[in-house]
Amino acid sequence: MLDERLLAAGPRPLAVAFSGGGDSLALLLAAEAWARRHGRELLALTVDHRLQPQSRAWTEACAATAARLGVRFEALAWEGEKPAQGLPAAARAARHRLLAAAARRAGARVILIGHTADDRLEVKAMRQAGSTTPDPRVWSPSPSWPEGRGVFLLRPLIGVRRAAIRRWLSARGEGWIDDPANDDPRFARARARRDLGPDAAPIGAAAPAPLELARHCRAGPSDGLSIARTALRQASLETAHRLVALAAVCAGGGDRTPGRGALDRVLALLRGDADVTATLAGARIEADGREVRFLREAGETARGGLSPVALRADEPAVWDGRFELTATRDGLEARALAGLSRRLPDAQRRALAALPAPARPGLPVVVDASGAVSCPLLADEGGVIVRSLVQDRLLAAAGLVEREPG
Ligand SMILES: Nc1ncnc2c1ncn2[C@@H]1O[C@H](COP(=O)(O)OP(=O)(O)OP(=O)(O)O)[C@@H](O)[C@H]1O
Repeated sequence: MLDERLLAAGPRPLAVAFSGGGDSLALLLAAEAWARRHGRELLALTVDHRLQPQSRAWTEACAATAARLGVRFEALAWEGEKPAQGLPAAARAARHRLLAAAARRAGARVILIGHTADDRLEVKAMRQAGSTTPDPRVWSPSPSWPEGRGVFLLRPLIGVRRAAIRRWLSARGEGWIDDPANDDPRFARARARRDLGPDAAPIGAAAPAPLELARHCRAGPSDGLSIARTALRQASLETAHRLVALAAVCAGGGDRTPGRGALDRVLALLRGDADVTATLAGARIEADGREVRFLREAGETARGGLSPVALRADEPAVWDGRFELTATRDGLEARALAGLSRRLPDAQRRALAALPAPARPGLPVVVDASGAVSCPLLADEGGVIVRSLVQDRLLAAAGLVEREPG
């Protein structure tokens, strides 16, 4: 599986999410052997959730294991207040955020994760009982946005039962950490684990088919996505659903998938004949007879979207979940164009007029300390490099990036 998904050579390190438990220890051992064969560097990442008194000692044990294997190691910590409700989901989100940010800092594009066939069976049981815990897939984009942009998760052990992994480790004389939370019946996960028999049949096919229709989505002239309306009408309902949901989330820049009801309503309109203007997941969706366009809904400012972001020299920053901006000097701030277009230089105002009117207010501008406004999409001046993240995000979410990016 590592051969299939990873580049055999290259300067980027491979990250391994290493909790010190048996699954991720087996993963680290296997990855280390593979990386050594291919001359790839590994980076073991351990998250201390600061939820258990022993967690510091666990992190130290992880550091010692990495040192024994000659693997670079970084400890990460989930600091700050912990929620009283929904702790497992909050811990998962924090863990993915920390892992993705650390992987990116190191230049890694893939994080290996130690989920097993047992995890899939447990999640299946939990989902049948109403949980929204995501089903771990063999390969998926990092769920953390924007920290995980361009980062993928690979779960090489997803087809292997936990008992087999433990036997393999014991035969090698390896020991591992057992987190008592795994057996704590207050957590749905622990109950699912307890109820899972050793003979439960593993679940097949860990990956949904890639959403090929997303290849037909074009990036707009400055932002957003568009697709031929006939393509949406001719696709199966399931495919059209997936496409509209993903395109709306990517064009909207957020990380919440739209609710089923709202999605059904918009999709019914899009598959009909009349022109459409609708809002979904922070995106404005417009359709005429020919085309469906997904743009950022600039009216979302009222709900805290499109907030200003301070830029620091040479540190890429993401604004509104859609654009990565890299400034060459300090003291600049990225904001929405809405309300500022009159302050653009004349040449930029003229260039702006060529863009679709509904797209304009949600575009980024950069404001300097003197109050001067410039849109980096319209001019190279202003000392800011800008890159839209929307289309790459869609392709990754659609399952169309199937290997480690170069
Ligand atoms: N504290 C941690 N530090 C680093 N990696 C971790 C940590 N906890 C879990 N992981 C990674 O996630 C994998 C799955 O761990 P575990 O089963 O404990 O999490 P989970 O609760 O099933 O995760 P999820 O909620 O994402 O399904 C581990 O094998 C490891 O690769």
